[in-house]
Amino acid sequence: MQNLTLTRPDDWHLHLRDGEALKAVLPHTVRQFARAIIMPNLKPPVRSVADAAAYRGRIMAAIPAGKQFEPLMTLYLTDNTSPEEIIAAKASQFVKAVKYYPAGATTNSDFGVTDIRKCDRVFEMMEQVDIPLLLHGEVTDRDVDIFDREKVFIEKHLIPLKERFPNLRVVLEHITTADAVQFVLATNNIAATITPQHLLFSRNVIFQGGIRPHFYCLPILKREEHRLALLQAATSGNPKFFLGTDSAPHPRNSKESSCGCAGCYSALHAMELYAEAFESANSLDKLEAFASFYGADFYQLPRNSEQIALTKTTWRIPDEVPFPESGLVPLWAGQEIRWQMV
Ligand SMILES: NC(=O)N[C@@H](CC(=O)O)C(=O)O
Ligand SMILES: [Zn+2]
Ligand SMILES: [Zn+2]
Repeated sequence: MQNLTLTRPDDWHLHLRDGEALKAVLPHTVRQFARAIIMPNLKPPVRSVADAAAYRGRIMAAIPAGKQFEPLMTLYLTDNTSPEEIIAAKASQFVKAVKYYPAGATTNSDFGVTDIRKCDRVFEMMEQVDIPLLLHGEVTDRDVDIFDREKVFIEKHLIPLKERFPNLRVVLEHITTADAVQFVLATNNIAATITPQHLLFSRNVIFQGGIRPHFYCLPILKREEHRLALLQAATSGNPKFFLGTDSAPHPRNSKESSCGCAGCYSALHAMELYAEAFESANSLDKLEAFASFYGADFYQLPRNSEQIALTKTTWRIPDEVPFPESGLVPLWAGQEIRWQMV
């Protein structure tokens, strides 16, 4: 196969940041995707419908002239989010989901929830008005091994949450383990996003010949057996698994540091990376539904009607793209890959 034509995809998990950073990265997403679920972990986070409206306005203003893109906004859940804010979110039309970060789990999560049960009144309202809950599904206990934090989150928090709110629609974001795949398959009203890095790499890549901070993201890459389980899930044609890049730009100097930030930048070449992963599993025929159908169906939005095309041409991922402070290193910088956006 030399050419691949797909319905224009959407990115169901994306960090755009703000200000000059937003202006630097948004064109990369817009080139490929029609819509994206925009993560609310700004400093300070997007906590109210008013915050989301203002942030949405800044994103719209940064869309390159003549291009179409729809940012789908989310609210950042805190210990103080009120059920009334959920009603307002549903009524807004542009807020599509609410995002849960355990306090301290990841980049800009200091405002996150300290105990998930504190939010039960909010979850009850979310279940009632039917607005999805998006989870950064990791525990933050320092005594839990970093490679087990997703599995322990599922056992300790997610299973009880689904028992309390069986009709709450949940997306377990950026899943990284066979345990998460199993749980999603076995449970009603839950779906999962999968990133390109978790389909392409196991944790070995972080330590190949030295420490490689541009492969460090959260949840951290896992063993090869987990990567294979994710690749199997993504290419299975099951609508519970869909595309979410978790593209998370950080300037080079805050990644290449004695305490480097978590996050991989994939918005530059997301579809090309996913094509590489799907081709490795002989499943390019499954890419369109994963990238363009199942997420829209889960969010109860129409599928896109335009198309994009990829062509089989080897090209080299650039070492860096422009970004405020110190440039931005894309995921797998310097590597040759086989598919290119037309
Ligand atoms: N994935 C990451 O490693 N980082 C994300 C936060 C997140 O999605 O957890 C970021 O905002 O930088
Ligand atoms: Zn996360
Ligand atoms: Zn993320």
